[in-house]
Amino acid sequence: MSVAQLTEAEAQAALADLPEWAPARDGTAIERHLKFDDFVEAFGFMTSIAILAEKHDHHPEWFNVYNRVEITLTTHDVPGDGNGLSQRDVDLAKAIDGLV
Ligand SMILES: C[C@H](O)[C@H](O)[C@H]1CNC2=NC(N)=NC(=O)C2=N1
Repeated sequence: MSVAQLTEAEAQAALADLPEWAPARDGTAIERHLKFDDFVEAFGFMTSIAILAEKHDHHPEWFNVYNRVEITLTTHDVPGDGNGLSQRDVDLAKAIDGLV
């Protein structure tokens, strides 16, 4: 099912409320980079996100090396061919922030 893409103004307002997140991919995504003490901490965090993602029915793109986790949130269910930023990304970002 298709999900509304945020307008540029909505995206800016949402980002102002998410200081740990930066716009990415021409405004169609947001990303946050985190560093942990070690791999176990990083992977534990990713496991918690996996549970959140299932609850939200919204899933991150991410990159992990040892203690580093880079998360990209974007929505592929927006109208049209590409990806875009939606309220689902904002909600998942806030939920992820709540874990740290
Ligand atoms: C069918 C299911 O609801 C959708 O495919 C969900 C699943 N997880 C998702 N995750 C992300 N990042 N974007 C989506 O559009 C999306 N859609």
